[in-house]
Amino acid sequence: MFSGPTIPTFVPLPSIFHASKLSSTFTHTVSRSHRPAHVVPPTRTPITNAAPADTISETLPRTATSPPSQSFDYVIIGGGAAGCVLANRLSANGKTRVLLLEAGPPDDSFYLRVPLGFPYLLGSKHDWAFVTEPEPHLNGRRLYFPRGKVLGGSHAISVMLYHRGNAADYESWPEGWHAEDVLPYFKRSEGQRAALKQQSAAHSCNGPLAVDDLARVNPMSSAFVDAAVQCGLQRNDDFNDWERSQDGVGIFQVTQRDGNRESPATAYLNSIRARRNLTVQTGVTVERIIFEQGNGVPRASGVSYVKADGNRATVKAEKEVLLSAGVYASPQLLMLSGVGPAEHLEGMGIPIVADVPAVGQNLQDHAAVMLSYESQAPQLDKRNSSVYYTERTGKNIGTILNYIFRGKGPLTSPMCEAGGFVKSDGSMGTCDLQLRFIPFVSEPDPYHSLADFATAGSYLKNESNRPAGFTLQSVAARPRSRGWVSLRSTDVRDSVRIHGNWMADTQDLRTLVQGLKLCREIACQDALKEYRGREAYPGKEVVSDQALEKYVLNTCHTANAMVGTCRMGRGEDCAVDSELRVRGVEGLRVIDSSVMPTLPGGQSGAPTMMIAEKGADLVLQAQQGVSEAVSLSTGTRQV
Ligand SMILES: Cc1cc2nc3c(=O)[nH]c(=O)nc-3n(C[C@H](O)[C@H](O)[C@H](O)COP(=O)(O)OP(=O)(O)OC[C@H]3O[C@@H](n4cnc5c(N)ncnc54)[C@H](O)[C@@H]3O)c2cc1C
Repeated sequence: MFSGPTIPTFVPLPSIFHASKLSSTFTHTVSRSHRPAHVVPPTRTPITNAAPADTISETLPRTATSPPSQSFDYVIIGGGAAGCVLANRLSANGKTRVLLLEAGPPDDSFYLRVPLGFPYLLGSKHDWAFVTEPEPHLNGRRLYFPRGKVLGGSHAISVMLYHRGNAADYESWPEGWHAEDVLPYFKRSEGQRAALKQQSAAHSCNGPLAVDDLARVNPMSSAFVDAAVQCGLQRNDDFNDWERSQDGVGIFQVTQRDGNRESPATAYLNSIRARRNLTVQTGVTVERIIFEQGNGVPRASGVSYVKADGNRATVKAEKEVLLSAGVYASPQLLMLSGVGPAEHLEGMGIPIVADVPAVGQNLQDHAAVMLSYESQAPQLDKRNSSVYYTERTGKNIGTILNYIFRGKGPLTSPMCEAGGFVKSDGSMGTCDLQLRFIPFVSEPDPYHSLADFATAGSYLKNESNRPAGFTLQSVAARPRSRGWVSLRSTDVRDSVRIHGNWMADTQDLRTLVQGLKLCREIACQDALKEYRGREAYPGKEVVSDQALEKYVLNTCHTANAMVGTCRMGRGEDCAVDSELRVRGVEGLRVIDSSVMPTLPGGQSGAPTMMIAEKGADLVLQAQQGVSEAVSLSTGTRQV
């Protein structure tokens, strides 16, 4: 982070796409396995970038925690999608003292900028690389769940698709979070750069988050859209306009600025480096929220964290602690601090601060499954494959210069460029299926192979074996299965136990089977004929519902939209109220993707930033009066 220009630093050509740049392992523990050498960028007062958490010693000394050396008005835990938004909005008056604590390093890697660098981030030092417990409905498979460990969070390693879901998604959310309430916050965040969409009332060009059309569309992605239309689906050129149906297929918009990845850190932090009242500290792992006994109700008064040298420190929050550590670490930190299901905490020997049974429950994610075709001349015909550009043209000087100086060309591709939303059954009210088109042949479970790639360097690097072709991915866009997380130990470095519980609701399985059938129909249309050879996965012999179900259970993987583990709303099944305040305590809110009661149909990054935009207003309104809230229409502070 704070590495300066948006255009990435030039990297010696041969090393740009070299898999050996990755760290060597993929593990479910927090920091023990990633210990890359890390360069701490120059700092500017008052922003301090400590050495990375990755360097926390394996034998972390259990030093006594010193009394709080510093105090701030707000302490934000986690510099991800939500944390970056909060840091910006809460420090906007130049006076309120805000501290942002992030476990990962600054976002200064080239791979974080170049969109086609995405696969190189998986399994790298920027990925927590979580693994689930054996999944009971998936033949005991353990799934790999990537999550960002870097300033900008998971969105800094994302596929960059810009989705809001549709208006109906928010009707089941609590009062104050319905479509008409949240749309202004989506727009406050959005800096729309595509001329046509700038003219639409659904969009705004004033927000910090750059959203744009793709700088280049792969001809195969366009052919997919044509094929889907030939199959009877309608064309949709704006999935985020709630005045229209979400149904249909088209080219996705992305969070990019001039062909570079736009992350929450580049969008919300780069422009406010000069603010002296904001301190951003990377490489520090928060391990506890500290509570004081207030008027009979425990009050969050600060946090304890582990520094790179293994020593602990505490910091005081005069007004509130804001927990934005994401879908796994937010419930983990609540539980480690004594807020969670009493029985579970007692079992772990953790003193109970508040019995909140909902903490860790309600985990949701987009399950996905692949249908792949090799091209007719698999080894020769690599004209349009992303793999081709990554393997060959990605090392080509012309392509690299085109990207660096013009923000154009294949290196700007997020890999998944086109797709759509479909009802797998006409009787459904909203689309249960998201389609995605990927211009190369993917393995059935790419996340399994990407993890292999991270450890063995065997994926995109392997140019001789990977044939050209294309893949259609079906995603359960509004999944019904619910999982949960629980503590593995009382050490923050041990990730939570993740029970995805995928396919617990058989409707999700039906959706994905229908998705495979529809994808096959689309793939067989004339528009894709030029590119279509043999069906590589699941294979043309896999036809019956039973065989397709088996394929889904054996190969489904994440589409990276985990949410819900600190559900907001009323009642026992919610961890925070509709103002995002944690039940049973004071001075503590959760503001991130974990508060979503249900997963909007589409990716979860933009909804998370919307939540943080609104969350910032809730914080300011509660503590400083409405006049301090940021104007919805302009994004500027009213005084
Ligand atoms: C591979 C991948 C692809 C994705 N693709 C898309 C996409 O195309 N479009 C889209 O909209 N969304 C996408 N997403 C999802 C999106 O990025 C997330 O929904 C969003 O980032 C969630 O925001 P968050 O603030 O809740 O958590 P995060 O962004 O994950 O941020 C949490 C932060 O907290 C830090 N942290 C954790 N524990 C601690 C601790 N103890 N102390 C200090 N800091 C801590 C983490 O390092 C992290 O930086 C993708 C995600 C992934 C992983």
